[in-house]
Amino acid sequence: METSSPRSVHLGEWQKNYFVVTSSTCTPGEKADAYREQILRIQYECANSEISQVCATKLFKRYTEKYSAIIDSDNVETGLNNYAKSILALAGSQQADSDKWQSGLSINNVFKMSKVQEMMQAGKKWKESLLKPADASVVIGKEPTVSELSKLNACGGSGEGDFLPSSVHDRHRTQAIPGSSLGHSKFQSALLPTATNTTKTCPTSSTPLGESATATFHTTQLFGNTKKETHSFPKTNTGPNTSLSSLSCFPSGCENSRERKAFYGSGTIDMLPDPILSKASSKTEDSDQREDNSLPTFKTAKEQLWADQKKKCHQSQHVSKSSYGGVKKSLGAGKSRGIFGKFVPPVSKEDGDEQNERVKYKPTRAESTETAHAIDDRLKNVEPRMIELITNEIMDHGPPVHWEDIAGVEYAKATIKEIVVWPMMRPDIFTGLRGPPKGILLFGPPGTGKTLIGKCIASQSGATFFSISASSLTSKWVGEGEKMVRALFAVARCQQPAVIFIDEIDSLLSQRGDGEHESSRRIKTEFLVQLDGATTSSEDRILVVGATNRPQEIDEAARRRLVKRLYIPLPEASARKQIVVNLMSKELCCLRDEEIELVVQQSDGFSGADMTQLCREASLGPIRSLHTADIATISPDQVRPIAYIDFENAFRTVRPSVSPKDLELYENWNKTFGCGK
Ligand SMILES: Nc1ncnc2c1ncn2[C@@H]1O[C@H](COP(=O)(O)OP(=O)(O)OP(=O)(O)O)[C@@H](O)[C@H]1O
Ligand SMILES: [Mg+2]
Repeated sequence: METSSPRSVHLGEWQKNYFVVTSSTCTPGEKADAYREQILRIQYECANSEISQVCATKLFKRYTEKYSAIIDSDNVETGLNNYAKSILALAGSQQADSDKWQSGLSINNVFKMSKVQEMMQAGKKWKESLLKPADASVVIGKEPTVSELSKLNACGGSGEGDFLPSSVHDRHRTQAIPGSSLGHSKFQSALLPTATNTTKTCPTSSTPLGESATATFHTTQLFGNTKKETHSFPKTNTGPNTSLSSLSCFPSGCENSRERKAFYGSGTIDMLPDPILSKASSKTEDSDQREDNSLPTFKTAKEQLWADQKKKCHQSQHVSKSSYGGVKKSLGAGKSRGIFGKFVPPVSKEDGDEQNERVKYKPTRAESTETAHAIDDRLKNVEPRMIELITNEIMDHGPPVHWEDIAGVEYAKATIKEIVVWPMMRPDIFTGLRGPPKGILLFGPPGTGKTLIGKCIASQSGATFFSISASSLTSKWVGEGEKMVRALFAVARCQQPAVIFIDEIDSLLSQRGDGEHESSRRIKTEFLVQLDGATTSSEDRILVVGATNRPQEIDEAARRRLVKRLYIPLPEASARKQIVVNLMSKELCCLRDEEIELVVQQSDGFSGADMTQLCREASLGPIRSLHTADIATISPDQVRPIAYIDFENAFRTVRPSVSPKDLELYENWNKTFGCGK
């Protein structure tokens, strides 16, 4: 018996597909199927590292264009009209479709559509409680096949309101037909069984008026009682465009080729449906048994891969919501890019008010394309896993911080604005000698706002922001820290302008000693090499910002590269006052001005963090003054305001965390190496 390696099987499939797409006897539908298969295969092979990312990107682009050309063509001979016809034939003959069509239109091959995703979510939720129908083509809670979607879309798409009588329209809505504008929850509620037999009429498109065809959908009640619904859809000639939009694999709104290409390029395509689910849904014909989902199901490697990828996509989407300013700056233009998404310069987003508020440098279109091509090369030696790690764990997350949130440190703030913000805004002015320094060191006692400044740079600079704690490089990715450093700089280079913020940089760049561990020595060396590259290259717009409260431990080679060393001292009286006023303005407080002054005087030597702790402690005063029994019943507005007495009490427990001796060390180091006035 002949056996073949997986690679030769793939090759065979490529060849077969190539024959299909070049053959003159193939229908456009078959060609489109073949292109789509190729696209999926590219994605799969790249995910399996069988082909390089560069190669995958090229192939992907090529096949996407070819696929789009078929979808877009108005020509009956070469365009998608055949698709429409076949879909209608499908609708007419229910299950009498060809094998080709079934494979081409299986949910496996659907690119991400929001409605499909919604259906899948709903399907997932209900899957476990479903009975498999004997001869159902659409099962409640089961994921519909694409042919079903298309049928349904054809009658329930964006144009449904145009030709449905309102009663039918409403009833139709309650069936949560995909493609309608219903949300997920509505869909779910529609899944609840009813005892009625309804016959629904819905127009299909691209057929002459007056003709009618009937598409039958059988639905199954959740707990055993089978319900059968027949939807009879009178056809309406809505023209080829309608059919295209309703039948295409793209989200509504992506009607033209440019939008479709943008859709592909956006990385949305990476979020393919789960073949495991689609497999489950394809089994519906032969069993009446309830699926026992409590048993572990066998998954092939491919299925597992899809499942993992899908999970990751969801995770990164979730992360994006919490990123600074509500904008996720990821490797792929603000959304989970996946391995196929194009790289997009970090500040090129065109919309979003919040984003517009941020100072940003917008590369030209030519620059973008240039970057996209250059990126592939620069990342070709970087493991995709590392890129993903960097995207998920190192890129910025967290609420936005504004300059006003940082009390005091006016000199440091002004310098940072000059070094970071303006050059990002006007790279054309900050050239030559005016070119910004590429390395900054923020040093000072603990709790003075160094990390806060880093977060502020993240949200205000408009650059792609990578934030990493040096200790995580040495401990979290044991043995991989060195690779991680290299990958971090490579990704940053692709995402220029970029800021790499390294908190606790002393633990990464401490002076080399005899007892030093080999791996941390290698990380440090790699970091210095990368830092050197980033700081000496005039083209790279990467700024490295390090923060430390132990500046004296930093290796002199690293110190030299971090040219702008800014002292972040303990807050002065005015800054301490600002912190108290800021924090108290958010609480119910009855401090008079002179009392605030007293608090400020008494807190001499406190760091910003100490001040915050003092305010926290004081804010608990009103609660502590309550009787224990009252705490369970008292309403929030009955709690008295924070008063000066609470601060007096707080001073008894909160003490300055920085000793005068330590302070002297910082002052001395600042005098020797600092760049402040
Ligand atoms: N200048 C400041 N203005 C307002 N709040 C401050 C300031 N400095 C510190 N804080 C408060 O103290 C908290 C801790 O500050 P941050 O983590 O930035 O200190 P740090 O300098 O990075 O300390 P470490 O050296 O220990 O890492 C902040 O979250 C903030 O609440
Ligand atoms: Mg810190």
